[in-house]
Amino acid sequence: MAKCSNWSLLHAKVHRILRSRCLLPRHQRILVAVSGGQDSLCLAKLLLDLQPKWEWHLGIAHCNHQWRSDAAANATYVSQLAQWWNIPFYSETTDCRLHSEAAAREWRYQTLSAIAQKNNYSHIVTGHTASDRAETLLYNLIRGSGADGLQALTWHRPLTAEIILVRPLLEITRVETAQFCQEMQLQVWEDSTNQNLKYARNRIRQELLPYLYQFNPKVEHNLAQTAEILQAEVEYLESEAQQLQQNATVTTNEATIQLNCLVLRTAPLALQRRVIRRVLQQMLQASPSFEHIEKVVVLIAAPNGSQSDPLPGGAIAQVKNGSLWIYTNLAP
Ligand SMILES: Nc1ncnc2c1ncn2[C@@H]1O[C@H](COP(=O)(O)OP(=O)(O)OP(=O)(O)O)[C@@H](O)[C@H]1O
Repeated sequence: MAKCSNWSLLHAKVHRILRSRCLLPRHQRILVAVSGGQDSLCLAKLLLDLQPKWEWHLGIAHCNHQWRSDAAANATYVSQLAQWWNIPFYSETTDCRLHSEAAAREWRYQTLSAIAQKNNYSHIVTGHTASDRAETLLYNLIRGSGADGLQALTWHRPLTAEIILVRPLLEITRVETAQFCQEMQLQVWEDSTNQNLKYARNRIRQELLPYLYQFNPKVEHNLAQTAEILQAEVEYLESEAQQLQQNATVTTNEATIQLNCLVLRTAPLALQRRVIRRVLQQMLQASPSFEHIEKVVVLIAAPNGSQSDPLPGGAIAQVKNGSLWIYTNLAP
């Protein structure tokens, strides 16, 4: 493999990942989301160094959540880096108070998408790492998630019809990004909120993972690998569930669905649950709980005349003439 002489092992590793996974095609316009922390700085510098090989058009975007007293200085620091690297820079500052991490994240992705759309970027990249993946898996496991939540951070997902979010560092750990920034003499902007133990994420990072490390020093790597394995399994199960749903659907409209119980009964429980979850999600326009799904799944094998307790929004599931019917409150 021909490469520039100043490439490190990490450059080679990320180059290999980008190539084997076809994450960021040549000549694309790529917007790098840079907070100023070690992961996104590492990402921006890696892409900058790989840029001559891939001929991308890079831009840097920073979102100012106005959460910390040093937020404006942080934004200025990122803009100076972009200027130093001769890359177009975009930044936005929120004009309303963001009360939670979830609200901040939502605003950030909306803002990044708007910047990308306006400036014709096809891809947005973030510095999520294998360490983030391990933490997200633990966080979702504790909150009570199925395999879908445990796959924790995918390599890519569409943000809009034209813009794809890509996470090229999912096989790189936080230790590696810190080491890289040090080697490249990149000054990292420390986020003081990362130390605040009132956030569950920070406690997982600073207390739970170091504790688990005593059981297995490879815990972070193993959890990230589990997420990777689950990702492929979830993809497979979802495509099977989609097929089963199609085969089982007799009639459907926005208020009612009729599913053939005989067809559903031939499928394994894992697929029955997925089909019912998909149907309830579509009909109720909300995520059904495990209990709601189970209430409907038991009806697949139940005799004619059986009926569920009311589901969210007053919806009802019922068995009639060998079919499972689900009615929303829109049904006549
Ligand atoms: N203020 C910001 N401006 C631009 N990009 C940001 C900002 N904050 C985070 N990012 C991007 O998001 C990545 C992940 O950051 P962080 O782990 O803090 O976010 P998060 O809230 O956990 O996000 P997610 O829910 O998407 O995992 C960073 O590596 C960076 O690419």
